[in-house]
Amino acid sequence: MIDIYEKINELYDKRREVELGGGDERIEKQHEKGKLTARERIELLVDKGSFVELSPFIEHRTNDFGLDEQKGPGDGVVTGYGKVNGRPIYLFSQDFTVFGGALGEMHAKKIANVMDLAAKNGTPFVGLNDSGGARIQEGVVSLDGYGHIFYRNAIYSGVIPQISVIMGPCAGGAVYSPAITDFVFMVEKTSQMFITGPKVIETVTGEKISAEDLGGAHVHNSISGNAHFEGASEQEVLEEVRKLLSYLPQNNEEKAPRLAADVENDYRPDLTDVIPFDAIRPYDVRKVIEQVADADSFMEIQKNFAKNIVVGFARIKGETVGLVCNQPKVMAGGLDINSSDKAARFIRTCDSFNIPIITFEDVTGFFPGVKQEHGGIIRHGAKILYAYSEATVPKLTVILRKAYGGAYVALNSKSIGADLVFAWPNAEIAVMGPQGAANIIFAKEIQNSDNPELVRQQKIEEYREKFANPYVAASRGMVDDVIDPRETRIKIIQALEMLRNKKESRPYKKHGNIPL
Ligand SMILES: CCC(=O)SCCNC(=O)CCNC(=O)[C@H](O)C(C)(C)COP(=O)(O)OP(=O)(O)OC[C@H]1O[C@@H](n2cnc3c(N)ncnc32)[C@H](O)[C@@H]1OP(=O)(O)O
Repeated sequence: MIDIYEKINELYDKRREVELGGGDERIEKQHEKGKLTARERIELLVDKGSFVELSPFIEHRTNDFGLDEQKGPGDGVVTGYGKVNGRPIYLFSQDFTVFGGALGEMHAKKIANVMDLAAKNGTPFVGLNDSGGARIQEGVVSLDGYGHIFYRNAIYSGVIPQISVIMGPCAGGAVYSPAITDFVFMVEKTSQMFITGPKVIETVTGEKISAEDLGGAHVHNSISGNAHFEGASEQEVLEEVRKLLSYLPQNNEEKAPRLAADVENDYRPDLTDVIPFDAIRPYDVRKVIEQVADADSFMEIQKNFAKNIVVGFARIKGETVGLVCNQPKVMAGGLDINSSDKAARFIRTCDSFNIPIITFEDVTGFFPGVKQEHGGIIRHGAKILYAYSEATVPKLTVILRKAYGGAYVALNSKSIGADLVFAWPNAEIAVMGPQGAANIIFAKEIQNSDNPELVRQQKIEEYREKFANPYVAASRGMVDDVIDPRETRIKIIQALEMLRNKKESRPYKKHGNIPL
């Protein structure tokens, strides 16, 4: 007679079969490529023993092109929930050993289901992507499946943090899900993203390129800006995902977790040595961040893309903050198309998830040039203005040195909603640098003088005296205080505390229309 124990044994047999995915041979092939399996990745991502699988017995229901004779355990994707640093997340992990992780109708349904659960429970969502794209045998239903995922990526954007990890191929329309998510991680040498692969490109345009050179981790982290992080191994990348989650709240109605505040002295005497007094000499703004943020707390985002601006999360007295900083060591810290996009996107990410934004400003202006103008710097630069203006989280600016022209306005000036603006005593806040200004407004005087060079220098000094300091702006309330650089961390800690319960609302609208 059949009893319950027999049924339980049958259940475990079935589970084992599902857990084997595409079988030992394909698992070996996956390992040979330097890739882990879907389940090995989950083990690395979540806290030990916390993963709970959902819908393991789902199978496809397609009979075309021989699929009726092929089983696909779990339909090529493992879904469920687990914990990271003790906090819940929902996830999917595509199983390349089953139909190359290709996405069919039921595969998509599993992913959409965990996305809905993540949104309903106000919980971050992480997708581990390793897939040949739309399952070719299933035709349009697989395309429809992508649509259901993209739709959820879009409507849950700004509600729960969404993270994509690319751990293998990600081709065709499939790339649009990661593109909508908040953060994209890639693994060097084993992950690629592209709309059309090398073969199609060669056929259509005649260009020859390898998959890695077309859409590898390095390309998307340094050239296209489609990815935010890259790592040398899957282990390293998944550890970084865990770290990133520690800076984020679970959803848009919560604040990020606060770590215990340290008791260190917040006075920073070394800050006077970090920035050259000579306004045209470069320096690395990360050195300012090192001094102001809690020790080793800075997690830079898009480190290798648009290096003229540095953005990332850090902690100040244990509180997560978003940092937006000009980088004078690259392009003199000027803003161009890519840095505008990078900054605006990050500002909106912080605002979505209640993370205060701190801006360290040392900017010569928007970058001049035909390429920039024709590339749409007006539209792209406007994104920064728009993003700061719409953000309602606490917003602080520290003017470290130069703040010129439109870039001064755009980088969280008081006029576009900064809660507090501090300036160091060496700050120069002006329409443009003294050289440029003197050459324009005193052009005739310089030209007509007996010693044009001497007069030019005198006029430059005159302009510098009058406007290239923080006190004119401070006298009109555009700068709240001129501060001792060594007290920068103290001033920021006090400001964050003062703004902790900040509430700001905006006029009702369906949504804004940010220039894209
Ligand atoms: C939303 C619109 C879209 O997604 S359009 C994009 C459609 N997809 C593509 O054009 C990619 C097709 N696949 C490939 O080019 C290669 O399989 C890639 C992904 C580069 C991986 O190559 P490689 O590592 O050598 O593996 P492989 O070719 O041996 O594939 C492993 C098994 O997976 C299968 N597979 C792969 N892709 C699909 C797919 N899209 N639909 C159905 N099955 C797919 C392969 O047939 C192969 O199966 P098997 O192990 O031989 O049984």
